[in-house]
Amino acid sequence: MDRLTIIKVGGKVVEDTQQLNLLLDQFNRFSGNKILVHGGGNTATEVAGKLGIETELVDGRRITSKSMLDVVTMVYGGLVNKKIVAGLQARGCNAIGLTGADLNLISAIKRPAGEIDYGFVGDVNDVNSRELRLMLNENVVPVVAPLTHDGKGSLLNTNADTIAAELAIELSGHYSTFLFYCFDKPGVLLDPDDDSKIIYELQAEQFNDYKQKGVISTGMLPKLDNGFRAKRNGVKEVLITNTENLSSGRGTRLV
Ligand SMILES: Nc1ncnc2c1ncn2[C@@H]1O[C@H](COP(=O)(O)OP(=O)(O)O)[C@@H](O)[C@H]1O
Ligand SMILES: CC(=O)N[C@@H](CCC(=O)OP(=O)(O)O)C(=O)O
Repeated sequence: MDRLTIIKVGGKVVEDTQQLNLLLDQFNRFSGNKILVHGGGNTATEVAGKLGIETELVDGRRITSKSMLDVVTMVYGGLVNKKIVAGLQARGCNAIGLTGADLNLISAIKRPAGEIDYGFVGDVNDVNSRELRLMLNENVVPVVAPLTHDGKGSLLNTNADTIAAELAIELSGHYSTFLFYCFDKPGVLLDPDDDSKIIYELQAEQFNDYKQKGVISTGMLPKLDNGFRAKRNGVKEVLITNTENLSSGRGTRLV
């Protein structure tokens, strides 16, 4: 099987010009089949704030009202996605920016309101890998925004960590798939305020233990929930790291 590299880059990296340039340089150096999935949560929060729309996150997932859905559509599908595509084109990488609605790439079901009503948040229903494979075969590099659609005309907001895992799981039937979560810290840390305390290998049982103790929290929860699900479902390797260590493979490996 050919190798496929999927890199998910978080909001804090894409919002910092220097970090973004470094990331795009690194990403451009990966040879072979590759896909970039991006977040942009902080920019969405900032833009929403300017429009007087309050942000509420539960375990790293955004409660998405109709007006917040409009904001994330503009920010993720527009500003962030196109900035990345232009940056890759400038490096000679033939990128195409996509949401889940484009080419019916990722359809989702609006999460039913339970204890928490997340609003216009989508749980992935289906990934259309055929179109992705056609693009990869033509050396086109998909850049995927964290937006899905319900097939009835509505976009839905889906966590970018989830999008990356869903693409990786679906494509692992066709490629030997490596999934990298690239964020602002060098890995999963024993103390989120101390970058030297990297957990180099993490097992699912340890994750549950750290979660209960509060060592792992907030935005790290969707990353690890999704990372372990990918690992259980055919993805060859899942690494959590930062831009500086992307090419060296240093960081937290899920085992
Ligand atoms: N044990 C941990 N190790 C590293 N980061 C952690 C940990 N627990 C919580 N975090 C927090 O999770 C954040 C990453 O989540 P998030 O900001 O959603 O990432 P992304 O930029 O990929 O969207 C880190 O910046 C950190 O504040
Ligand atoms: C449902 C949900 O939580 N969606 C995320 C999508 C963006 C994202 O995941 O961005 P980061 O990777 O920068 O956190 C949100 O709106 O924050």
